[in-house]
Amino acid sequence: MSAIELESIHKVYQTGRQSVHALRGVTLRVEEGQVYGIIGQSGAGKSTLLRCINLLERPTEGTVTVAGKRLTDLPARALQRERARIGMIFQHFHLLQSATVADNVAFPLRLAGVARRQARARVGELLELVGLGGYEHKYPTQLSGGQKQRVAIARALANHPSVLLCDEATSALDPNTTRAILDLLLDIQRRLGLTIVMVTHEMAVVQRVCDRVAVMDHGQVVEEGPLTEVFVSPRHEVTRSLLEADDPEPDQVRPRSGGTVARIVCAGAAAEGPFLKEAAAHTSTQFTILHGKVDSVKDQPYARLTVEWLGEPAHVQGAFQWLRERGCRVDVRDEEGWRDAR
Ligand SMILES: Nc1ncnc2c1ncn2[C@@H]1O[C@H](COP(=O)(O)OP(=O)(O)OP(=O)(O)O)[C@@H](O)[C@H]1O
Repeated sequence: MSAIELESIHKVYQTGRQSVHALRGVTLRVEEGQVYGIIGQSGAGKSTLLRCINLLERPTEGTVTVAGKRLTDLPARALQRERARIGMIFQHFHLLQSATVADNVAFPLRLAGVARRQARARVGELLELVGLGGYEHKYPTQLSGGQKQRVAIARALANHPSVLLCDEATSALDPNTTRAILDLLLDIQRRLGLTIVMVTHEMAVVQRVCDRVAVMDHGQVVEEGPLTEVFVSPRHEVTRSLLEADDPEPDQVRPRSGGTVARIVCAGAAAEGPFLKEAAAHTSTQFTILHGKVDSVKDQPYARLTVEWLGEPAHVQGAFQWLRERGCRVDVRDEEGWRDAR
């Protein structure tokens, strides 16, 4: 049983005489314990899709099943009960400004009818979990953005959800705080066995934490797959441009010695060790790195490098072939842009 199953979801917003077809037949499965990313340009329908998972937005058509329960078929009371098992956090935290940290976290517990003393103990536990032990009596205005999001996370986890939905949860935070919040989410996910679905427009966020990713464009999922696959071999133009935007190539990246400019992308075992050097040594060629980065996708090494490759044309092709056989993607740049060089 998948944690979340969305089947042929359509959403049409009606505003006056105008209608916006925000989702156009989205079918998606998220497995239990996965961190699942939904990415896409602004207006692609990401937030709408996320809000359809807990029926904050009701789909115009299609079915939503969470933890085996078909939410779109449930009557209001039963739906409310199931919704309490789906936590959600937002870009701007949505905390009650006039309530203390403890009261903010206790809010969903009160709604669920949890006794006061039990709620107090649970709030203490949750604040410890998010690293805010001792902050019970502070007010949101006394907290930094990262601390506010920690309070929102504690509140979202209050009723032991099996699913946590994150809507641009780090978009209002600086890069260091973003990393800290993402690490906290990963830690919580591993400890509690949560399923997390996160919407973001930042590739760096997806890259750090997601296992799988769906790319949206104009209300449809245009690409879906394991993170490393999507990062190494993006199939759709939108995915390619999101990756490009995340790591723009400076204009001055030009061949300096008349060689072939190639982009080499790989992840996992293919990205370990001195693989460029080995490719060159095996083919009696040479290379210069013009631009790029070596880091990781989730826990896997990842490299995306623009190089200039030098040598006899047949030998250069041999080097690219050697890299492909190792599992790298190799694109060559000519006047028209990047193309698969095979
Ligand atoms: N409540 C609403 N009423 C009318 N139209 C809406 C509503 N919410 C979203 N839309 C429209 O639906 C489309 C998808 O919006 P959505 O917010 O889901 O996209 P998104 O990918 O999350 O974009 P962003 O990253 O900018 O938030 C857009 O055209 C948007 O204007």
